[in-house]
Amino acid sequence: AGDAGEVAGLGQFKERAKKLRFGRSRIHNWGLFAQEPVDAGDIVVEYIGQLIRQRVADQREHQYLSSGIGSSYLFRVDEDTIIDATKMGNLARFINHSCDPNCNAKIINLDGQKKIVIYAKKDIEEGDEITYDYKFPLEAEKLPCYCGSKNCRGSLN
Ligand SMILES: Nc1ncnc2c1ncn2[C@@H]1O[C@H](CN(CC[C@H](N)C(=O)O)CC2CN(Cc3cccs3)C2)[C@@H](O)[C@H]1O
Repeated sequence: AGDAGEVAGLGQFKERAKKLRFGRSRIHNWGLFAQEPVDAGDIVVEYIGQLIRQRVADQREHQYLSSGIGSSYLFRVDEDTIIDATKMGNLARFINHSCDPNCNAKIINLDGQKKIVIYAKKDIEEGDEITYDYKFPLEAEKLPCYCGSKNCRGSLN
């Protein structure tokens, strides 16, 4: 049923990805940290996972929620395409949200394949936590945001 989403981004950006490590985050649980400085505009990492359709994502989100995994390894690419990093992903799935992020997530189209690449929007120092704005759709049920930024919006959604 088209469930075997082909893996998005066979990491051809791997050689350009920066040295990263995951560790305890001041924002939430685990986070991703720069192990070397990153210049503004550089690619930090590609968000790798399975490319799936909305219908499959809905089924999986239901499964993950009922098995307590939580559904936020799902990353929306466009109105009908989601990247699911739950079963097959890379360190990018540990990136936390910030209302004053040092990166942004860009959806690029590489020979017909949609990919999500996390770029540095400002110079990043070694040891900084990598963050981007999740841009979650606004919902009634709010998820509190612990990014700690001066301009924190207070919630993720
Ligand atoms: N600024 C923020 N404020 C508050 N909460 C945040 C923020 N920014 C990320 N969040 C949480 O992080 C999830 C996004 N996660 C990023 C990595 C996460 N820190 C981790 O350790 O796994 C991935 C999802 C998959 N889930 C598995 C879980 C592990 C432990 C509890 S649930 C977490 C999000 O859905 C949120 O729940």
